[in-house]
Amino acid sequence: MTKHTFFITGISTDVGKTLVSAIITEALQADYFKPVQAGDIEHGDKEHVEKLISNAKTTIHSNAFELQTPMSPHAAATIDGIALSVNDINRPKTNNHLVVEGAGGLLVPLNETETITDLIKPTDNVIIVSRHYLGSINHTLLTVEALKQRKLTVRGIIFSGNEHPTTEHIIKKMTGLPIIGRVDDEPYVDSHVVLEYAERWRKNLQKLSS
Ligand SMILES: Nc1ncnc2c1ncn2[C@@H]1O[C@H](COP(=O)(O)OP(=O)(O)OP(=O)(O)O)[C@@H](O)[C@H]1O
Ligand SMILES: C[C@H](N)[C@H](N)CCCCCC(=O)O
Ligand SMILES: [Mg+2]
Repeated sequence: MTKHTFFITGISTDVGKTLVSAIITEALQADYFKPVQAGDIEHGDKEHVEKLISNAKTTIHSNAFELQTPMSPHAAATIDGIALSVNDINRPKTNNHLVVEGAGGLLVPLNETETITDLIKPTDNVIIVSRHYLGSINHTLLTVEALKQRKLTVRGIIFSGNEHPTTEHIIKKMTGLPIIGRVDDEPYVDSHVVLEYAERWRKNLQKLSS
């Protein structure tokens, strides 16, 4: 049986979910699963995570859906003539912790009625990646509201980008959520960089999985 599942969502696409997923996967020597990969299917998020981790315990699971076009999954699936549905996405079986990475932000459509939120289970520990850009405070607070409204379990926020004290302060204050860590804007990202962050965050993350 899976130990703990961490669902990594973000305030939008391209905010650093894959990098954060790699760091958490490495910190907990967890398994990794990306249910829906839209575009870049040869060099997708799972291939990226595989390159960034260095422990031997992690299993990188196959994507449930691989879509050819880097667009919203509902549109990418239509282009491919594929019926994409939450019902057809099964979590991989593992005895390890599992890191699940969404696609884009929370309300990204999978089809005409379902969104990424429908992939999140009540038992999942949701972690929000909040990238620093003008507009990110609003996007972060909206993300937290949407999760709370659905009574999902938000365990914390990870900031992505160089330190931004006023933004970080107000998000912490208004959400009351723990800040698990922050990834600086790194000039390059490789397995050594990921391992350094994994070591820095391990204690915080282990508290969530004990
Ligand atoms: N802290 C950072 N330092 C340097 N580069 C970063 C950082 N965070 C993200 N990036 C880069 O920004 C790009 C987008 O990040 P990433 O792929 O992690 O986004 P994502 O949120 O996973 O998007 P998607 O919705 O497609 O899954 C990547 O090229 C990644 O390497
Ligand atoms: C293709 C991209 N990298 C992500 N996988 C999907 C992002 C969808 C965003 C849709 C939207 O919010 O407008
Ligand atoms: Mg990603």
